[in-house]
Amino acid sequence: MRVHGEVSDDEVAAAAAAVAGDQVPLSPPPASAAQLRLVVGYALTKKKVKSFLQPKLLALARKKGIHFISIDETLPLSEQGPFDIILHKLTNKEWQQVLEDYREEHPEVTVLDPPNAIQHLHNRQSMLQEVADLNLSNGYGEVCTPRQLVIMKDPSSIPDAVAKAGLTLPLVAKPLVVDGTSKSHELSLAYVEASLPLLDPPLVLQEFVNHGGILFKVYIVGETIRVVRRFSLPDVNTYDLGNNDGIFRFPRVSCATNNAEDANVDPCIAELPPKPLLEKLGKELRRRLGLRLFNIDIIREHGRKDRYYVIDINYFPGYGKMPGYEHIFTDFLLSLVQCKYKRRLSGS
Ligand SMILES: O=P(O)(O)O[C@H]1[C@H](O)[C@@H](OP(=O)(O)O)[C@H](OP(=O)(O)O)[C@@H](OP(=O)(O)O)[C@H]1O
Ligand SMILES: Nc1ncnc2c1ncn2[C@@H]1O[C@H](COP(=O)(O)OP(=O)(O)O)[C@@H](O)[C@H]1O
Ligand SMILES: [Mg+2]
Ligand SMILES: [Mg+2]
Repeated sequence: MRVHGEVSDDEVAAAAAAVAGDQVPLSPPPASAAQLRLVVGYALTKKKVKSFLQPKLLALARKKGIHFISIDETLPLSEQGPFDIILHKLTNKEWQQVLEDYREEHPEVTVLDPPNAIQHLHNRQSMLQEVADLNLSNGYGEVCTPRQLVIMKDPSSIPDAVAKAGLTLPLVAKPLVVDGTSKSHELSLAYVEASLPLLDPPLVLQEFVNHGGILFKVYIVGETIRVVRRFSLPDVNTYDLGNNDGIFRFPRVSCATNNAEDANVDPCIAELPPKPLLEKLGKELRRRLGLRLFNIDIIREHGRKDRYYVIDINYFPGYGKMPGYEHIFTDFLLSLVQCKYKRRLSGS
């Protein structure tokens, strides 16, 4: 962090060192946002830059002294910046290695988030493991994951594998790996056993859970949580099961254009999950996954007021569609600097 304005050179050096981790005496942090300059380097896809770095975010950030700078992946990271924070969502292996090396060389820079932690979310089996291990159940409800099975190859073996695992149809088939391509979001629904060999491994087969056609997108930004409603797949009934013998392929059903915030839906279905339950879930997953920027797709079993299923977790999701994201995000970035400063003061 570099500081300018009406502060002395000594204060500048001490505040900068406090964030950079240098061993010099500390002065108080910069008194006002006008004196602060926080440099955030970003390495994001073009699509993400467009959806995330909206003018309203950039304008508010600038007012608060936060500057976003594009990282050039073709140049060494150490020759760019210097950065206080790096935001990134690129999936290639080379980039992950570059960042890991950079983290070792520059522990003073906050990398959001560590590539090895993000890696857990690139596989639809490992992404839900922490939720399953958590066994969250309290007075506000129960959070589980749908029963699921991984199929690596040989589609003809699927009916047997499904029977052995005791999974109940219909099943949602999801590509095992989530790598940012649209193919990894091509999901399908299989209603009958005979259709299973038509699927294309490697995939995860997950029991479909009736949930009244509404999904909750729970956004996590550090300690802040926001929830929005999106439309989802409708419930499957016994008639559907007897009258669909193929594979029903479906596109991104719960994308931003399927906003259900103001929809006229049965209040029992639309009611948001209890805040304390989401707070506990968010806090535990933040710790267990080692991530600060992600979202959780949750559905509530239709007819079971307090049973929730986590079906998907996404790293650095579409924050641009989260109401008030510019305030939440800028406050979060500033809080990271405050945390570092406090840690230096307390010597921990
Ligand atoms: O896997 P699901 O549950 O679909 O979550 C997706 C991904 O996070 C997308 O990001 P990415 O493409 O980087 O994976 C994001 O798009 P953006 O790139 O627009 O942020 C979508 O935002 P919505 O369009 O708000 O749903 C979000 O819903
Ligand atoms: N187990 C399930 N039961 C019911 N609906 C599901 C289930 N899994 C996924 N869906 C539906 O499919 C959509 C996409 O699935 P998801 O796992 O979130 O994949 P993606 O990463 O492509 O968003 C969800 O938003 C939801 O509408
Ligand atoms: Mg999803
Ligand atoms: Mg996803």
